[in-house]
Amino acid sequence: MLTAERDELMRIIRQLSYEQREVTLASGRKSDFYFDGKQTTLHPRGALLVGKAFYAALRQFPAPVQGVGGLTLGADPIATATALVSALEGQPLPAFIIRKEPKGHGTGQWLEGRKNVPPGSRVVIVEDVVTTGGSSMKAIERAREEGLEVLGVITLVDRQEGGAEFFAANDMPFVAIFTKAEVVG
Ligand SMILES: O=P(O)(O)OC[C@H]1O[C@H](OP(=O)(O)OP(=O)(O)O)[C@H](O)[C@@H]1O
Ligand SMILES: O=C(O)c1cc(=O)[nH]c(=O)[nH]1
Repeated sequence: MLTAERDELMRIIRQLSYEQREVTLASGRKSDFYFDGKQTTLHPRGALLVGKAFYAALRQFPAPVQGVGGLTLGADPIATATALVSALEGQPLPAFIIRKEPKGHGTGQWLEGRKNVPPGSRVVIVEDVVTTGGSSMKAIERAREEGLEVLGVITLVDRQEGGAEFFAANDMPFVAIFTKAEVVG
């Protein structure tokens, strides 16, 4: 990914995703700011640049990487964008989605895109935002229960609130495309 593209992606995150307001986070913590990752990952240029950034970051994991996915909903557009860029680059890599609960009818499954990532596939978990790392760990555990080998986690933004330390303590390789400090200081 070019430096100019990385800079453009950072500007999109700053302009569209960063909000200063009182919020309750997934972990139950309170915060006075929030990254609405989907504002960036669903933006046309944002989606393309996210796909390029995550595809490039996959090089930091030992080959072969055979799939990319994560916990719905934040991971969905990221996994799709990464798969699309991988196809454009001639190295096609399937995306998958992990549900927060199993589908209540039909297939009843936890993992969507199953046929493209059979048991034994080596996969990377993607996230839009990591705070504590708890949501990513849920995805990791479910992926393992589905027979996947998890190589690590990539997030678009690391809020630098304990997630990196949590992954280190769990021997889980972790890559942040941006830290909160890089985006907003
Ligand atoms: O590192 P953590 O402390 O777990 O927090 C980060 C998680 O919170 C957000 O998801 P959210 O639960 O808001 O769900 P959504 O993607 O369905 O909107 C975000 O997409 C991460 O998955
Ligand atoms: O911790 C969270 O739940 C969280 C923080 C944030 O900035 N953005 C988000 O989508 N989730």
